[in-house]
Amino acid sequence: MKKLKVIISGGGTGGHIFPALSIANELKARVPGVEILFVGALGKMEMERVPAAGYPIVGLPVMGLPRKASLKMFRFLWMLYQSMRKARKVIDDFQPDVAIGVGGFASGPVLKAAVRKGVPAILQEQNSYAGVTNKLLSTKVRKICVAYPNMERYFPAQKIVLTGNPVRQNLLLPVDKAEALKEFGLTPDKLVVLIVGGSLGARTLNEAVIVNLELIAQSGVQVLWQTGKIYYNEMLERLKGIQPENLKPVEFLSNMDFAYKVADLVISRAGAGTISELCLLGKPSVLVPSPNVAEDHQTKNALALVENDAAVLVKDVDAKRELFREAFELVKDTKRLATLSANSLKLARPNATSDIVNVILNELK
Ligand SMILES: CC(=O)N[C@H]1[C@@H](OP(=O)(O)OP(=O)(O)OC[C@H]2O[C@@H](n3ccc(=O)[nH]c3=O)[C@H](O)[C@@H]2O)O[C@H](CO)[C@@H](O)[C@@H]1O
Repeated sequence: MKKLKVIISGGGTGGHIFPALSIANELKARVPGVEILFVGALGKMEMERVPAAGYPIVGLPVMGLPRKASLKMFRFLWMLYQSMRKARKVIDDFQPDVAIGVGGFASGPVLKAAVRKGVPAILQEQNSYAGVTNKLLSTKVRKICVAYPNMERYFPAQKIVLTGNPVRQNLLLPVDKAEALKEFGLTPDKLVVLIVGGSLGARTLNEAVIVNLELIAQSGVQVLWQTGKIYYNEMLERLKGIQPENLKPVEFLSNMDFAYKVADLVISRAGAGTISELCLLGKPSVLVPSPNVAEDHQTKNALALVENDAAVLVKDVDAKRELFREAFELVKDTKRLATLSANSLKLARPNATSDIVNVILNELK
């Protein structure tokens, strides 16, 4: 029998890469011998993370659309032309049976090339809003798997399937809490607040930590703080000589299952992937949506929880002043934590990955 060949394209941040890997793993588990090729953007996070997860990846030379008209526009158009050519070559050489776009730089050229060759294409949109590339592609693809209702605002209604976002399967495996606490140098006798600024770290959350060191030191709570790779050294520098003992900075959490396990409360940006994880695990959270994303979509992501009493929202502008006061009060209120946890579990879509793979396989029948 002919082997199934699948191209998965996109990336840029963890928010696109991790769902892509979940889809790949589920396909591998369900379709013996499936051949999966990733296509990402050269220099972006996927070029490391995808091979580390055991899949081959081809990189396209792409850059984001410049926000203002400038000379950068010529460079952008040239790169786009180059990546369109390379995408067409990848499709010709690999001959996929289906192409899946998960959003991010490489998705556009690859899905466009696939559709031109008559390859069925499917999109997975993680957010409650659709970016330009996905809107343009939506008329050409067969199906669009989404995680939020009302996406007819952006996509043809008959193509939309509400599946939820794929979440890495390993997050659901049992974790030994004592081992996890030890891993981060935390003790079992104190509550833990976890701070995550999305896959890249968040400047606002980091600044909020720095201006609240005294409050943190006096809180009686342990704080596990993901700074993000690019901010890590700067943060260590600023902590020199004044780092409270109960504050544990880390660059990146490669074991989120451990981090979620130890956390009594999570302070986080409101990226779609993180939100899906918080719901799946029923983790109470204080969300600080990033104001630097298109159409303020993180606020919309966060409101999906807040409106169901499943999380608390603190605005980016208020973070330095309010975030830790609010979080330390909340983490000690076990009744409120239980309510937030129960309500977030109700919003989880634990079958998202297998539902998406069903959509993919159905298109091949
Ligand atoms: C600034 C920006 O453009 N953010 C977007 C990006 O977010 P971003 O890439 O931050 O993505 P998400 O919040 O969706 O997902 C982050 C993922 O990284 C993992 N993680 C995070 C930190 C860490 O130390 N270790 C780790 O493994 C989380 O568990 C999660 O699986 O894509 C999301 C999904 O399209 C969007 O909703 C966000 O608005």
